[in-house]
Amino acid sequence: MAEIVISEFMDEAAVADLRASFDVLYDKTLVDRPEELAAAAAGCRALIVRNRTQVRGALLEGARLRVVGRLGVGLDNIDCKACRERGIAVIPATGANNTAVAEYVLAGLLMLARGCYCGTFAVAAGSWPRERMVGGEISGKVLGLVGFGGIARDVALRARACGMRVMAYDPFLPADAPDWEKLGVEPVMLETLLAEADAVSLHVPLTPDTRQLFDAGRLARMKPGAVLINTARGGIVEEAALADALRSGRLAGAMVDVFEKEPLPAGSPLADVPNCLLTPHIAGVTRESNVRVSAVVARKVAECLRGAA
Ligand SMILES: O=C(O)C(=O)COP(=O)(O)O
Repeated sequence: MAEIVISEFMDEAAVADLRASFDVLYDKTLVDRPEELAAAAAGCRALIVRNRTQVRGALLEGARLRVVGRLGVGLDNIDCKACRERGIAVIPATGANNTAVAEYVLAGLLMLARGCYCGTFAVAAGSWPRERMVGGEISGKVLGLVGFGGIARDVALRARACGMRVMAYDPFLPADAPDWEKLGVEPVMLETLLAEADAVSLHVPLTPDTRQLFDAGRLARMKPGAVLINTARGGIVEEAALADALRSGRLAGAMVDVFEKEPLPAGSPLADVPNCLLTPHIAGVTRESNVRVSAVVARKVAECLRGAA
């Protein structure tokens, strides 16, 4: 029986490293077969997952797990309280996908401002819509970051380099913390951010406090013509209200990587909103970040198993 079960995709080199010392079951389709996954997990000592595997309930009951390795940073798919109670360590890949998300957000800011990057079909079809494709610049505009952890700081660095003014709301970070000044970011209340930001990017985990943080009311208090980028978690934004705000033109655009339900169910209100760019929960995953995330989780899970042996 495998000591380590990996239920979603992981960099092959990191899997090979683990195989050199442990009996590993690596099947990236296991996430879609919960009963088989539960059976495999029941006998293993380490489980390695991405965001889709639900580590809770039956999967934890009866398991003799020592450690859950998380190939990412969001922990909303893991019952961390149950893990704590059972003495199971939870190891996220903190910091290892920051660059991937920060570059995605920067691209989103530029694409939403400029629009013309989506002109390929029109131009290939022979039209020449120059006036319609006159967009805006991000230089001189205000970026509002909701949450000011590691990823948001990497976004701020890039946005500042592009000439943006950056403000952030983070109730957990004191206003005299050195990073505000170091990165040239203004600490603000959420209402100030909503009123002043031309672009808002979300960088908070999904918790009971952040669920539906961007509901119809808060979306309505965003600056008219602002854009929203969500690489955090779908449950933070009320999707139907976002679709309404985009259709009415109250918000100028959105780029959404994460959804309340993934994959996007048929009939989602966001499915056919013209000024809304959709991507499949990929902001944090590049070839490079996958290597980093996988290596750090493999190393820490191995250390944990050796320590517990
Ligand atoms: O780091 C995170 O929380 C992410 O959502 C990244 O995606 P992943 O689950 O690692 O494929």
